[in-house]
Amino acid sequence: MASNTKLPQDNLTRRQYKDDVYFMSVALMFAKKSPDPSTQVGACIVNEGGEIVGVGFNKMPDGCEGKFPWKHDTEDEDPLNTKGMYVCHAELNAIVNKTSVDVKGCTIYVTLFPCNECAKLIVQSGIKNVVYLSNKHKERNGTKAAFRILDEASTPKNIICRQFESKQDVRDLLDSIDPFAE
Ligand SMILES: Nc1ccn([C@H]2C[C@H](O)[C@@H](COP(=O)(O)O)O2)c(=O)n1
Repeated sequence: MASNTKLPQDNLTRRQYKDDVYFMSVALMFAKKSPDPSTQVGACIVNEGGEIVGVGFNKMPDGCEGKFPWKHDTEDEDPLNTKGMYVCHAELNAIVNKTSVDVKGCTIYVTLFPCNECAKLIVQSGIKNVVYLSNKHKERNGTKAAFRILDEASTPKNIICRQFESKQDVRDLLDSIDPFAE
């Protein structure tokens, strides 16, 4: 990826670092709402003022819950019998669910590296920063295409895409939450 798109973790200010931990934790919490039996993804969009303006998780289209299969494309040779044809990705839902006029200049925190379709949405919506946790599908063509889209768009649109590297801080933050505290 072009050098101006890779922001090394140690280049973050302390405020940015704490925000990363907090907002990736929010994305992880929303991933827990996903009904996908194999991969739960969450996304959290934050504006330049540090306010959350969109959240989402991967799910079937509204009103279609239980109507389409959660089978993976390796489980059925007919694509129409697999989830890929129907599921709404977390990033799509976070953008659609936006509470602001637009998401231009925002940062999207997503628990899994975007696919090519989500990369298109991210670029076209004006999101400037992509912070992702896992890249477990990096060998897929959709992920490779997403990487190319974000890389090619990065220079003219100043998009920065970086991996979140503070997993232990997320665990510490979530462990520090005591629902029984008065
Ligand atoms: N950036 C992404 C990538 C994938 N998803 C969703 C789409 C599916 O529900 C699931 C991937 O399923 P798998 O192939 O791992 O069984 O994750 C998303 O929301 N955002």
